[in-house]
Amino acid sequence: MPLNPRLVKESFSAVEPVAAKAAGYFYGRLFTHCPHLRGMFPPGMEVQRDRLFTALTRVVWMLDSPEGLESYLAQLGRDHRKYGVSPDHYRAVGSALLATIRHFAAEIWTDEIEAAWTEAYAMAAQIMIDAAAGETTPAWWLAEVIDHEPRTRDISVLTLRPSERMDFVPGQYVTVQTARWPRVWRRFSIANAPRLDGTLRLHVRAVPGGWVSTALVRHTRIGDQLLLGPPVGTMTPPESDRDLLCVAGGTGLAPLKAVIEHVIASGDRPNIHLLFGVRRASDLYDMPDLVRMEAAFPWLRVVPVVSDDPGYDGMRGRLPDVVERFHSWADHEAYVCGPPAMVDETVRRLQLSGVPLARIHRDPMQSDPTAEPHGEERGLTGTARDVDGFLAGFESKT
Ligand SMILES: NC(=O)C1=CN([C@@H]2O[C@H](COP(=O)(O)OP(=O)(O)OC[C@H]3O[C@@H](n4cnc5c(N)ncnc54)[C@H](O)[C@@H]3O)[C@@H](O)[C@H]2O)C=CC1
Repeated sequence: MPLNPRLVKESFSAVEPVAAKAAGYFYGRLFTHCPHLRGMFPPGMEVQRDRLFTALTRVVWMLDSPEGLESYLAQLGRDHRKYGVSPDHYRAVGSALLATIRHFAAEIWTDEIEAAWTEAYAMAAQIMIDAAAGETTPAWWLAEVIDHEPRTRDISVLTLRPSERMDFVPGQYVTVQTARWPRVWRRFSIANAPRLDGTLRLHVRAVPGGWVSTALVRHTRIGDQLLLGPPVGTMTPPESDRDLLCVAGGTGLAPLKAVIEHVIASGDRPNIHLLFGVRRASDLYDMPDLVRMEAAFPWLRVVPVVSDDPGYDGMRGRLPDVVERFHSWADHEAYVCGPPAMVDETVRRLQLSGVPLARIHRDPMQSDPTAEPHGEERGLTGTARDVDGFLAGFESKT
């Protein structure tokens, strides 16, 4: 039977306004019918529930554009290998999903809608299963912490040695799981270009309430093992030889440093401006290394920018304002990474000042809530709801 995106979208619009309830219903149903699957999910389900619905919404609205949908689902399928997902699990999820949509769209439900959802889910699941089966790289890597440098009270730079070779492109990120928080994955960018010894560096800020970031900064020691998911991300080095503007907010510096290292190693000689913005001078956690890079590569200019420290004796201001008043960047290739609001505003200002969007590189995954959170953003983590209470709530309603 052919796909019927219209029926899927129409019925889904009855569920969207009650997305949070529907996600709770879905997981309640899944775990009641298949309790063994609970162990594959993190203890707190808040972030997970948001991600489920955002992913579902994205898939539903992409049903009309098969190419984009296919690459999105294939990436999702490859990434899900690290959770230990098997084809059987897709059946359980499909039946919980159908039950959920049927429950919340009951007033308009018909046999045709049921058939349209069944068809659409089967197609999506098959793309994910095939992509996972066709992938030859490991589903995850074990990595030993070989260095752990506290740089500020909250920020540490970790150096990891994966047990097997991990190929990546500068600017990509990995997901990280610590022994302290099984099944909780968070994204961190790789802060270096590929090295001969295969080691990776991560820049981690311990965010209040951030499980993984706090574990990495405060409770991880040299010799500890971490799990890493496959490297992903599309904010990769430029293909042109234009001059570069890199705008880094806080630990958003990590992937930009990898891109800059790559450009330097390539032997090209573009002028590179790196504006490294932090709130307080004491947050300038990577200056010695950046100054060393600047000294070794005369085409690189590093400009620390401090936003909330009136006593700071250098460039002060908010990054988007400083970017705008500094220079004309119209001929540059621009890279922007950091807190999402800072990235959005900087990208908007750059566009207004004449840099075409095609030459502005940001990581689209950073604003994609279907992916694991990037680092752990201020205000994003919160406390996770206890899953037993959540399941009890579900059972009392059914
Ligand atoms: N650790 C990593 O590997 C990566 C982290 N990130 C993201 O980078 C961010 C880094 O956060 P922090 O180090 O805590 O940075 P922060 O909150 O200390 O801010 C860094 C800079 O961004 C500016 N800024 C913050 N909010 C702004 C806003 N709304 N408008 C304009 N400017 C703003 C600040 O003034 C400062 O100059 C997080 O959102 C994280 O998810 C992104 C990629 C990689």
